[in-house]
Amino acid sequence: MNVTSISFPYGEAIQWFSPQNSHNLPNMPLRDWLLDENSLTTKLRNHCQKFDVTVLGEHLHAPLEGECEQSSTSMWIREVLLSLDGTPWVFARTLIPQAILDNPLYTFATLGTRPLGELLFNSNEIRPGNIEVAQFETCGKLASLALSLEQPVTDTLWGRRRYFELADEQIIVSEIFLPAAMQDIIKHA
Ligand SMILES: C=C(O[C@@H]1C=C(C(=O)O)C=C[C@H]1O)C(=O)O
Repeated sequence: MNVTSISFPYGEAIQWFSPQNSHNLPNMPLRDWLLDENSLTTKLRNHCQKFDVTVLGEHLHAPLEGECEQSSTSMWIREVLLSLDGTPWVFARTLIPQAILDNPLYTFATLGTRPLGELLFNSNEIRPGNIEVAQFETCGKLASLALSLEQPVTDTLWGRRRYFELADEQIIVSEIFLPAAMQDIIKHA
């Protein structure tokens, strides 16, 4: 996989909505992938022989406009690709407040290629919040990233976003299903 971290961060501003208020959710099984309350890592692992995390970049960075309430302060931005049997399926972008990063009880800053979900879903202190979804067109950095993965974006993409509460801080995790994932999920509908 020929991916460069020169363009990090790849994330784009996305308009998320609550699935409860939406009548235009996709059909199953894509809807199940979007709304599964459990760890996406676990679901992906169960869908392949070999699961990999490729870190595109991790750095203190200002969030995107409107991405979170503290958009003026830097947060730890982690962007990864989650691959199934060598094929990138998910682009994930996570925002971690500095206060959590500095907490010696957690190793978010040194995760490397360990999936974030192994931390988020294995701590009684971390509470997963509600899931939001988005269907969007991209012609920006995300589209360029997909093209560099030999997955040209020819249709809208679907993604989900979730807040994870820790003490009085929030970790924001967004996951975008890349074209290869969409094709496979829809093929097996
Ligand atoms: C939040 C989870 O962790 C996954 C792994 C991520 C990572 O390693 O950066 C980011 C988002 C998720 O797809 C999960 O497994 O649900």
